[in-house]
Amino acid sequence: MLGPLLPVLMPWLVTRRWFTHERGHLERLRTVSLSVLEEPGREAVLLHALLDARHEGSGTHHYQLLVGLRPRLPAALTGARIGQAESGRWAGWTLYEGTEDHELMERLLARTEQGAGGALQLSLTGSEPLPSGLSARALAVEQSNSTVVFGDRLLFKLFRQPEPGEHPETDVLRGLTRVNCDRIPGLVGWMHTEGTAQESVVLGILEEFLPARGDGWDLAVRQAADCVSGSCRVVPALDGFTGEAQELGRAVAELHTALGEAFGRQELGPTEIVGLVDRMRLDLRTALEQVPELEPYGGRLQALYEDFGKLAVRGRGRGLPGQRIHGDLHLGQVLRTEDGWKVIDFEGEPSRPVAERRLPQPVLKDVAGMLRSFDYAGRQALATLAAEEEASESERESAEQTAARLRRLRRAYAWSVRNRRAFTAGYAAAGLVDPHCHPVVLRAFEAEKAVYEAVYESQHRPAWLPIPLAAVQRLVSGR
Ligand SMILES: Nc1ncnc2c1ncn2[C@@H]1O[C@H](COP(=O)(O)OP(=O)(O)O)[C@@H](O)[C@H]1O
Ligand SMILES: O=P(O)(O)O[C@H]1O[C@H](CO)[C@@H](O[C@H]2O[C@H](CO)[C@@H](O)[C@H](O)[C@H]2O)[C@H](O)[C@H]1O
Repeated sequence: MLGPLLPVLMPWLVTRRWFTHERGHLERLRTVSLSVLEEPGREAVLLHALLDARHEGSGTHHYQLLVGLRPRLPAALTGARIGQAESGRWAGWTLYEGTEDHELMERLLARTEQGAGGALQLSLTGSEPLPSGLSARALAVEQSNSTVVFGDRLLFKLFRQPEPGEHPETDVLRGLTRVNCDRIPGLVGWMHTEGTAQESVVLGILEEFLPARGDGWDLAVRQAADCVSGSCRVVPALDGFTGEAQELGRAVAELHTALGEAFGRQELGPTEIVGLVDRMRLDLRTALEQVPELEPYGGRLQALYEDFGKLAVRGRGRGLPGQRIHGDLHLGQVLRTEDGWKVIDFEGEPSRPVAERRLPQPVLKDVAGMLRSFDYAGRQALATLAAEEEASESERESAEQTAARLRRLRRAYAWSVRNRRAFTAGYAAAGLVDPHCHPVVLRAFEAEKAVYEAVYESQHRPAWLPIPLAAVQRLVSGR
């Protein structure tokens, strides 16, 4: 049934943010499963599809699609258009991104809750029914998955590259709920295919929607921009965001304590440490092939990783503690609510195999992720201001303009440094590890994250590539 639609879906799929680009081009799409949700008397049809995408000469990826079909597309859905079916049962109908259609999403939630979703099932954590009559809206944010909010009460996140077996995010949220961690949204349920826990595929999670002042990224960039464009020559030691950054450090430390309680802690022995360093080296090798701009730093990056490995193996008597961590922590993964900072998105690094994401790791990996994010926020603030300036300035920069530009550069750097320090201090005050005491470990993980970011930016936002590259340069030169 999906066959005639695949040629329409293929060119659209490769332009999705959540599509993984391989070296070989996308050769073939294969339907793994298809569910059709339609209702008598209603024109719109929802197709749920699991597809295998085969790339010429390299890997296969699994994708989940929610495709809407209508004979005529209403104006409100024009932006969601995928294309027109040429043949088959829906010849002449328009295909579009199904998560954008509130009617279809409301229908999906209601049908699966009633057990009428066919192969699509919804398991709820509690015994209470879901609140009824909630209207759906898709979240228009750049992300690895797709999110639909129901009445500002519930949030449904659809995993775009689902795999069979328990999903790391349901697993983590359940564990954290068990130990009463209040730094996370409550897990309400999860949508999955039929079969045992090992066979079935978790398609998405339903969680509590957290009303927030904003996410850490937006708040930090806004505040950094205010600070960078401010008129003061000396940046005050305590200002706008540092209090928030310190609180954030505390929140992440509490999260780590709860993760340790829920999933246990263990000392990483030489075998695990060697395994960790080998993975870092392997990723670096792949990154060097994908991002030629990293090439001049390859040897020195490897040396940073090896320094960490040697130190960790030597110091095993004192122990390198490992535990379940967040795995992809950055300012966009934290929300500032009335009850303080909450942490979201426990999927781990989506590009890693699920089994690897479950391995115990040093908590400093998460700390390094957040430190990188403060660097990003300072630079993004600078870029925003520079773009505004460029739009209003003449071609040649005057001496005064040069001085102003350098002043902004210094301020942006100072903003990042101050907030990195505040975050680390907050973490040290509430955590089991004081990051100040582990500079070699922290530097290696920051470098690893910056390499990951360089690959990410080169694939998704090439204009941002200078941010991680500058960090790599700074880290390898010991600054
Ligand atoms: N529980 C929640 N409450 C409110 N907003 C949320 C919640 N979870 C996620 N969000 C919003 O959705 C966005 C994407 O969520 P996230 O889990 O990071 O998705 P992805 O895995 O695709 O990166 C976040 O940046 C945040 O703005
Ligand atoms: O989609 P995810 O949230 O799972 O994470 C991916 O995308 C992030 C960007 O949206 C990317 O984060 C990088 O950019 C952020 C600013 O946009 C910055 O705060 C982070 O520090 C930086 O790593 C993340 O790496 C990627 O996995």
